[in-house]
Amino acid sequence: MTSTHATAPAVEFNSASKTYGSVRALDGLTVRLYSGETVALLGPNGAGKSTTLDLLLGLRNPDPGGRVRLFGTTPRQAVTGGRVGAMLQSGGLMEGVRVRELIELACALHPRGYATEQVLAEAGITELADRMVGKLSGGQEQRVRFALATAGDSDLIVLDEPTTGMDVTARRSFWSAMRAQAATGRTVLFATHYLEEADEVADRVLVLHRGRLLADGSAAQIKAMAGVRRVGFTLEMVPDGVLEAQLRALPGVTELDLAGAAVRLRSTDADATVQALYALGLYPHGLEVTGLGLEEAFVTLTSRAEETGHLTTDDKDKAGIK
Ligand SMILES: Nc1ncnc2c1ncn2[C@@H]1O[C@H](COP(=O)(O)OP(=O)(O)OP(=O)(O)O)[C@@H](O)[C@H]1O
Repeated sequence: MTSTHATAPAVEFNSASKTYGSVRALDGLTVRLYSGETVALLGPNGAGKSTTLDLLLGLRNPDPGGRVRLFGTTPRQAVTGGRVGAMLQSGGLMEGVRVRELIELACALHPRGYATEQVLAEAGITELADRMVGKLSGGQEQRVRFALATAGDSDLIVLDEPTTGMDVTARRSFWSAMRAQAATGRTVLFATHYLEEADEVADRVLVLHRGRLLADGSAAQIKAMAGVRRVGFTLEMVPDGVLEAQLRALPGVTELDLAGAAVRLRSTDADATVQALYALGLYPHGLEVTGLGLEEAFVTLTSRAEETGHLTTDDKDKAGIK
């Protein structure tokens, strides 16, 4: 995906670090994003997501020795040239105006601004156009922020926790508006704590942990990196006494949940677990082996990194990541 692009990457971080006093918020981030990619930025609290976005938008500078470029220029040049639309968590909206007036202003200020009605419609907020900004609910405010980020023909859209405060319906319609933006070939980068959104929407997932890039791949690759599978089955004729200890001792088993004859476990080697089960003369019914969801994979990877300080080559091999 990355080697065939002739033009400058939409986003390029080169050994970018950011230190606040004794806190290293970002630690040598090197990554490139390309046109048309929809990229989710994940990480536990304090991992460096907002710092990454601040550097990307030129709101802060990286420490000496690191570099951030957007479309081959400085972030400031890209932002003032109208190539970037951003929706940040912080910063109040102008309160004493109507939504339409606020969007009109954003369209007028953008070097390649769209028509106000089009922006309202595409962000799905036409019905909010005559409302006072100061009277909007949290979720409605978020949708107005999105409209501001898409007020002009930007090549890169940056969204920090875009769906915080939105209900299920608003989130759904938000992502459908966002997908429409991505379908026009824009690069979309969003930070989120909702992993199911990353799984559904992003074609690339970056996992930050303590300011470092822990994983970079598709959601499927990140799940494979966790290397753990869920195994579920029921047992007939459960022998007395020793069963739980026997199940725990099966190769690969990391967690076990036994409810009567129903067994659920997690294994780092599901094939070996199941074979050993048969070898013990325990015959599973309704056997199901499934991969982890992105959320579980994320928790597994970040806690593993917490324990070891990094991921092993083996983790990356499992996912086919270089
Ligand atoms: N202006 C600042 N001054 C001092 N420390 C800061 C500053 N901004 C961020 N930090 C610290 O840098 C680290 C990374 O913070 P950052 O906000 O980038 O993380 P995050 O991944 O966005 O977290 P969250 O998910 O909680 O929003 C944290 O330890 C944070 O306390």
